[in-house]
Amino acid sequence: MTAALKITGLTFAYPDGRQALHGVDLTLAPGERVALLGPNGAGKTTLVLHLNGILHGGEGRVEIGGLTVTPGDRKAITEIRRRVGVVFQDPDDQLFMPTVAEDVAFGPANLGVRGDELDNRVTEALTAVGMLEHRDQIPHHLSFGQRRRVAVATVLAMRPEILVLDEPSSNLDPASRRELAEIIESLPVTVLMVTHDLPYALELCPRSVILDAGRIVADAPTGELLADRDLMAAHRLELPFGFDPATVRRGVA
Ligand SMILES: Nc1ncnc2c1ncn2[C@@H]1O[C@H](COP(=O)(O)OP(=O)(O)OP(=O)(O)O)[C@@H](O)[C@H]1O
Repeated sequence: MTAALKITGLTFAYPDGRQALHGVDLTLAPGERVALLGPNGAGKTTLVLHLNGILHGGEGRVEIGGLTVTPGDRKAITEIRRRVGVVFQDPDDQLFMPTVAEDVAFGPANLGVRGDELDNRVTEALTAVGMLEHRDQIPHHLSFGQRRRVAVATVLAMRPEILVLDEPSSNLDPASRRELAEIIESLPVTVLMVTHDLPYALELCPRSVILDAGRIVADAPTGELLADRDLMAAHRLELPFGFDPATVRRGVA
């Protein structure tokens, strides 16, 4: 089976010489949900920005569904950006049109989707995130949690194969956090979730990877990783006070 994502030997230094990734290997099977954990400055964002070719120029290779991310090849990059949907931490980075529906239509319209097909995509994506009734509203009049859902919809409308979520639970109240978890679980896509919210990783991602100082230092079932206190402490990962991964059932965290 072709991997949804295959990263091989990815090494990258910023122009100022800071080495952010050192030979990262990571493979995700189609439909897997994997959490990318790690302390501040570990290289998580740097890794994510390689998945759709925003950052490049180092060594190694990134393949999405068997297609290599080749920054110089416009056609390949357009297809890669259709396949990889990145939801950034701040929804306001992704919402800039006068209405919710126009924001969601923006990406597919750019790919040449028109008419009924475009309307269907907008309806489908807004329904998936429970925001259809807000389609004619001004995005900036929505709450933060609603804006995050719309940001997810803008990416879903592209019908991505991989959804990359950067800190999806940040700034959400408990109900919005749970509702977003239900939405993510219901999506038939491969998910890579960057998060510092370890209970959320446990709830949503059967597998987690720890990145530290640009290297993958652990890759295992999330429950096992979170229960390994020495490993967690070594990589500055702290569970909330009183949280015991061994006693938490999925969906109850
Ligand atoms: N534009 C840049 N120029 C130079 N160095 C950078 C740049 N962006 C990030 N870095 C450095 O690269 C390393 C990895 O940073 P990155 O943002 O990928 O980490 P992160 O794991 O996403 O951290 P956080 O959890 O704080 O978001 C850090 O040492 C950071 O200082």
